[in-house]
Amino acid sequence: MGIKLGILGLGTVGTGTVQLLQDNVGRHSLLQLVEIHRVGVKSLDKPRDVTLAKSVITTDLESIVNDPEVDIVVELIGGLEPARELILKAIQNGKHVVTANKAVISRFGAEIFTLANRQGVYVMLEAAVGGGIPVIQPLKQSLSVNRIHTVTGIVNGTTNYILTRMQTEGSSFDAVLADAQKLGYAEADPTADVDGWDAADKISILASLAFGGRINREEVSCEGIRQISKTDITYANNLGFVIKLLAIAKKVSPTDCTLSVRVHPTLVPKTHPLANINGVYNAILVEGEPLGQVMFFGPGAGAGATASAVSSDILNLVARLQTGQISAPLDPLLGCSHQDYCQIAPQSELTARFYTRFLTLDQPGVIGKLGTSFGKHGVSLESIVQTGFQDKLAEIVVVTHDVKEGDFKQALEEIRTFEAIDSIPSSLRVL
Ligand SMILES: NC(=O)C1=CN([C@@H]2O[C@H](COP(=O)(O)OP(=O)(O)OC[C@H]3O[C@@H](n4cnc5c(N)ncnc54)[C@H](OP(=O)(O)O)[C@@H]3O)[C@@H](O)[C@H]2O)C=CC1
Ligand SMILES: N[C@@H](CC=O)C(=O)O
Ligand code: NA
Repeated sequence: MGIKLGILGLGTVGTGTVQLLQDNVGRHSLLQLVEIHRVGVKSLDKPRDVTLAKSVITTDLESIVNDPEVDIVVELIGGLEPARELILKAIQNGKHVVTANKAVISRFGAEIFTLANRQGVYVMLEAAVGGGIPVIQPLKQSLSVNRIHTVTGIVNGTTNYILTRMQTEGSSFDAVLADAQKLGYAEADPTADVDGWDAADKISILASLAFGGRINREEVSCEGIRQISKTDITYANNLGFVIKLLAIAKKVSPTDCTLSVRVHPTLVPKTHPLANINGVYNAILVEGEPLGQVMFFGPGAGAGATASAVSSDILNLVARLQTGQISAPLDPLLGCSHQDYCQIAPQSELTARFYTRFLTLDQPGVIGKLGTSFGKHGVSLESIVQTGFQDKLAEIVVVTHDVKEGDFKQALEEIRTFEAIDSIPSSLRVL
């Protein structure tokens, strides 16, 4: 029995997936059952890196999700609409879905999985987080016997590639972003990468699986890497850190199920396991009881790596379809059946260490004033040093101990009003 796929999208990931499925020798033998029945694209005239019969390709994506012959719809067009609507129609029509679309799943997961559970179909999403790294299935299965307390990840390949090259080659942000786009790592609109939204989508999905509840994507706080300058990378390096865009989901306290879920550039100690994850590589560090720490590492974006994850989901479904193991109720280790929302703590209540760089007039007493203001707001400092001059302005770098974010922000607001303060070019958290 052949299993018929309707693939929506033939861009970076769609092309990689078709290539993998067409070149199936030496891979799992069940892949030989897969038939690429229909492929949906936007433009029929675009040159393609794969050969498919003309009759297979169409611009009518609705006809694919409505095609009674299609068993599995593989959504690889990205974006919110029409991806959401097509996924819902496919489910409504009783088709299983494989998607790489973290933007849709993190925002519309409740709607999608509620319908999928009602229709008795699976929605698989291994490619949506960490590209080729198997992390969704391990969280659903092997790790789910643990009480997880923290998930910390480098989950965006584009920004890790940019930060790595800025760090190692001193390259400019714009030039490296253009390279990441050429390599097929970046989203169609790279703002989603650079401003941290893509990482926020991914940590919402990981948090939901790790902590067993739905996550309201709107409550995930998110800062991107636009403000990161070569100056900060150099100072961080001198202080023993590298700068990484981290996505973090953690229990606020061991006794409370409230979570902190956020994305921000972070100074990571060079000795930390995540400090050496470079280029397009991603890593996800999961900490729980009784397991301790486990880290998943691998290529986080790109055609081949992501196709591997997409095809592993297809394989999982093919195995079940072929052995007749798909019928309601769904296997709880393969489906998603969370009902309740996790409580997310407000950012101001959380504690963190901060690195902050000030440009000030070169006057006596400035460091004293900064120290007094921080002290007044209960912000304890680990170090405060004048590091040099930029033009005629003195540059002062402060590193705090763990402080309440709200208190730290209030201190910064006060300091900003001081006459001697020219600007605060950067303020970053320290892991
Ligand atoms: N690139 C990567 O490394 C990774 C991407 N992902 C996710 O995979 C998904 C696909 O990404 P990627 O392959 O990079 O995207 P691309 O932009 O390279 O490809 C998108 C494909 O979808 C088609 N398409 C888009 N909109 C429509 C529409 N409205 N109607 C018909 N066809 C449409 C395009 O058609 P046409 O070719 O005719 O323009 C194109 O073939 C996204 O959700 C992304 O977040 C996940 C992990 C890694
Ligand atoms: N744009 C994303 C692609 C994979 O999800 C990234 O850079 O990580
Ligand atoms: Na993955």
